[in-house]
Amino acid sequence: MAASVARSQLTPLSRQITAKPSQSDQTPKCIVRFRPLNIPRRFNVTVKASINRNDEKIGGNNNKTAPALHPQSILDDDDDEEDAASKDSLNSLPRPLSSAQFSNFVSDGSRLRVAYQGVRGAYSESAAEKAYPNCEAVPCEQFDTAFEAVERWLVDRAVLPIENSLGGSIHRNYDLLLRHRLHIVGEVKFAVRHCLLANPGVKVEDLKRVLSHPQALAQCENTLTKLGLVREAVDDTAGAAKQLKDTGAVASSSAAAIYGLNILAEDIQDDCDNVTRFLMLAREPIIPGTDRPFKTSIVFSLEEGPGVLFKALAVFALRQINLTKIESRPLRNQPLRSSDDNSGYFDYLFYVDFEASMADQKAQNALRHLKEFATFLRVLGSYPIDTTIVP
Ligand SMILES: O=C(O)C(=O)C[C@]1(C(=O)O)C=C[C@@H](O)C=C1
Repeated sequence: MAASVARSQLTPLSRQITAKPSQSDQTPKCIVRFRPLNIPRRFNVTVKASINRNDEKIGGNNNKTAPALHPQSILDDDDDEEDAASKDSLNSLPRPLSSAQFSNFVSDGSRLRVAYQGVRGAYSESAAEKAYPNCEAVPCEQFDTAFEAVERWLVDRAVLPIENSLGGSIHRNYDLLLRHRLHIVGEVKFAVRHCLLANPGVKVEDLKRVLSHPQALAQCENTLTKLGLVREAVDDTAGAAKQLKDTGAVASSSAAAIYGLNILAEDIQDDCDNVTRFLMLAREPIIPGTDRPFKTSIVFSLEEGPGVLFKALAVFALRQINLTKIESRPLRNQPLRSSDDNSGYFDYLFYVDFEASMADQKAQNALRHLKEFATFLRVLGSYPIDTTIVP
């Protein structure tokens, strides 16, 4: 059955579809074989500089889909021939998946495939590897692409940022959680340490503009203001590093190593406690437990009226359930609800995370209570709390 669903969703060039139990899921998985392979499986990448900080992690991790970087492949700055070779190697890095390429995507299915947004060296890639060690991290152009890739069985999971301790919520992903039918099966917290990167030979004083993901730019507001740099937003931090010319980029030290850039300044985020929380998303929910601390994420909407939100939140307070996050987003398909006096008001969705498992009776009671007056309620997932933060 799963095979026929996928068959109708995919338009392969040549296809052979079989349903077999996946290693990761107990549900059947489609193995689809296509003609062109646009995500190369092994690479030899050469880099020019600044590899020292990450040699071990990048060079030593042969589990990556993307290139293994070898310290001995560091090139001499002035060698043009080697420069060209370096560029060729960078061209062979996996290109992020776009929806248009879905029909060409191929994987041998031997490892758990985890979609993330961005290109190699993005923080999201590291978060995916923290969430699923030894996974095959699959770069995707946009957040939507990652959601779709899971829904279409092209990957097994997605790991996407949802909030950052300095920059706040990643609203796009809140909206996509509702639009798609994926389940939150876990979370990972990742300490984000930004560097200011530039091409070899470029000094801080030479820089006028700096590129990065809007969240990353927001997280480094103070430093960038002090340096008087004009900010330019791009899709992801590593993407900024990859396309650098005469600008600077705010990105990770891994991105510096991958794209042969110099690190001009380290730890430029406004606060050393800069943590991004990522959600682990899957097609199926996990069975909530009570063996360890769990968190549950829900989304609901309410009738208009005095004190309705207060009443909604009271269902948790009454049962001593701690809330860890509340976010409101406009209800997009009916943003304005007209009232009798024609004044009209905005309609909102409320996203709430609370510290309890859905296996816990008091969480079930709280939601039963909330349902009595919520106009809409969906449980997005009940999953173990990540109590570790890795740099
Ligand atoms: O651009 C990246 O490297 C990302 O992984 C994206 C992202 C985000 O969307 O918040 C993730 C972590 C950091 O907070 C900055 C950017």
